[in-house]
Amino acid sequence: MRLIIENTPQQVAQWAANYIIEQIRNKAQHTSSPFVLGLPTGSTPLETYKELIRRHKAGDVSFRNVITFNMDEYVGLPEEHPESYHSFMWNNFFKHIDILPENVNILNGNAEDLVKECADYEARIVEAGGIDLFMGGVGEDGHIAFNEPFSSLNSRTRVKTLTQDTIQVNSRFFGGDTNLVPKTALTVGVGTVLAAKKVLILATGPKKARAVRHGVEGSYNHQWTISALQVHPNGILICDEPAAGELRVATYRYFKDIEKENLI
Ligand SMILES: N[C@@H]1[C@@H](O)[C@H](O)[C@@H](COP(=O)(O)O)O[C@@H]1O
Repeated sequence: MRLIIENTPQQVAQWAANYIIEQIRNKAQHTSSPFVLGLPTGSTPLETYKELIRRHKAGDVSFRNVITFNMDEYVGLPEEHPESYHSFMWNNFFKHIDILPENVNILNGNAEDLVKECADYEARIVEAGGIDLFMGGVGEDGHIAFNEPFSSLNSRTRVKTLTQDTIQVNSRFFGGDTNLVPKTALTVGVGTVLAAKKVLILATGPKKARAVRHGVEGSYNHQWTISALQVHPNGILICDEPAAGELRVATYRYFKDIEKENLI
């Protein structure tokens, strides 16, 4: 695993946006097949989306040949609800870039048959040629997508019951009222994320320090699903200084040193 430690969330966003743009460009040099990009919601990736929008407007990147798959969506929240992940993605990213609407894939948390919706989503990923790069965030309890603690590290897209901790943390988007937060979600599995050719997880702020510590120094363990990144051949965790704050000094120095020359 690579661990990149930047000073600020803005630098994390710049690095992540650069990396994504490089990956899109590299693939375009070799093939006309679309680039398949996995995407998260949450406050952490917002800066990266802003940076990608800025770079798109500056003419540095086009998303016309990009297919996206989002990580997750609440069950039962209308798509047009301001806190649905559909709304989040369109408001914060898609409507500002040149992506084709038919190339956007987001799980339908209102599907009549949720099990079928999840199976179809996995099939659509395969049909698209697999995910080239999955970007993700991490929850305070170490979850990636909505793979709560003790999710199978081989899990695939499915319905997941949210933990009380996650409901509490996410209630900030629902006026602080935990009763308004959906209790279940559809989410890609840990196995779905690991099946991507490359994985990039972003973590910023002191509240993520424990998850980063477990992800980097802890054992490969279903309690901290972020630790699954350890077995991915192309896994990158990028964080800011506060999120690196619980790492051992030796670990911190090791990654700072080894990444010194690595610009991308
Ligand atoms: N399902 C999402 C995750 O994909 C996200 O990584 C996490 C952290 O969000 P934030 O970046 O707002 O801390 O929140 C939610 O639980």
